[in-house]
Amino acid sequence: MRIGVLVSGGDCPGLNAAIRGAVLRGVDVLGFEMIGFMDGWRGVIEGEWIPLDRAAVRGISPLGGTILGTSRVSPLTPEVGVEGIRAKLAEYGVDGLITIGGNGTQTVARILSDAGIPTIGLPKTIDNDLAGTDYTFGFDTAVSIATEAIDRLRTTGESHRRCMVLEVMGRDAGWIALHAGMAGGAQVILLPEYSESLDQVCAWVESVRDRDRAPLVVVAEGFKLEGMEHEVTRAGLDGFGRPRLGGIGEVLAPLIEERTGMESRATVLGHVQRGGVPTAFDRVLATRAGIAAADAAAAGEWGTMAALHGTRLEMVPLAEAVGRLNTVPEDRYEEVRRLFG
Ligand SMILES: Nc1ncnc2c1ncn2[C@@H]1O[C@H](COP(=O)(O)OP(=O)(O)O)[C@@H](O)[C@H]1O
Ligand SMILES: O=P(O)(O)OC[C@H]1O[C@](O)(COP(=O)(O)O)[C@@H](O)[C@@H]1O
Ligand SMILES: [Mg+2]
Repeated sequence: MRIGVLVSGGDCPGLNAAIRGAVLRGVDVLGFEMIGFMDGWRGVIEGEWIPLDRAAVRGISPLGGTILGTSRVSPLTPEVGVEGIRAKLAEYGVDGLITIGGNGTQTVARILSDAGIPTIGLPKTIDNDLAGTDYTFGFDTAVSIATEAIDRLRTTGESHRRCMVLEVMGRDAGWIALHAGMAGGAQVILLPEYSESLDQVCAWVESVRDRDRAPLVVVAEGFKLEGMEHEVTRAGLDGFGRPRLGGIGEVLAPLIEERTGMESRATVLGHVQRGGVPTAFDRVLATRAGIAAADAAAAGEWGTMAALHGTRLEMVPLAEAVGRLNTVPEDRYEEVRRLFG
């Protein structure tokens, strides 16, 4: 059986470990021939791939990024579409696809699978916004990096008695902000899922200041203050034509300073939280997800995605994974919100 692998959407730490897990299991144990398409769907459309065997994946688990590259190129365009992909895969002799990606990628995987193209999903994203699985690899590393940033901002913030605002990623789901904020003991954590008023944010900041501490505010890029119609965006669109989010930290800090009189500074963590060496947790999760995806291909379990349930890797229907977003539930927000200020 000839299996194609691709990565689509934003990169994240652990992608190489996942590719290695799928290839070692697929080629050495299950007897597949495997190829890796370059830069996601671009490689499928333009016929650019590399052979994937034991030598191709040697020593790559600790490496960030992806040896296959990634992109936000969509195959579902009028020029290509489902039939175009079907024809390309037939041309390359590919019997099945393993698509490594987040909610967007698995949405495409589901459409292809529903159209009869044998596809298996392998979930990744730092945002942890994919349903059907407890965690995606990449998330743990991003949280560790954001937590270290909070620890560092604290010492400089305390020295100057400033309010420090840290902006982290999270387009629709605030998991990185929630977990890093909790780990770092942030006094305010602002998520895309739950608006707050500027009055409330400033009241929390003032209560921290009144205790003689320097407030630390963590804000996810997708957060909106009450009354804001849209998220704060940067110039330009992403590869899929969506507005690029980012900048809420730089909006908030001056507003806090103006209202509270407390000197404030904003830091945007940005792509630092997607780069570099994956944590051991992410390497293990990614490797196991890769193995599970290869096993599912061998078993003909097309249309499913490798999911973490507790400590077990199980296959779930792609429909379950993309039917909704995994956002922060109200009880998880309330749990920390009671401690703000
Ligand atoms: N509903 C959709 N229809 C067509 N293509 C889509 C759709 N959703 C996502 N895609 C394609 O899949 C890519 C990956 O999705 P994206 O959200 O960018 O990353 P991720 O897979 O990490 O969530 C998008 O950039 C786009 O090209
Ligand atoms: O600047 P880029 O690479 O387009 O990506 C920014 C987006 O990608 C992410 O890091 C990850 O999102 P995906 O998992 O959907 O690719 C988001 O948190 C962020 O909004
Ligand atoms: Mg996404």
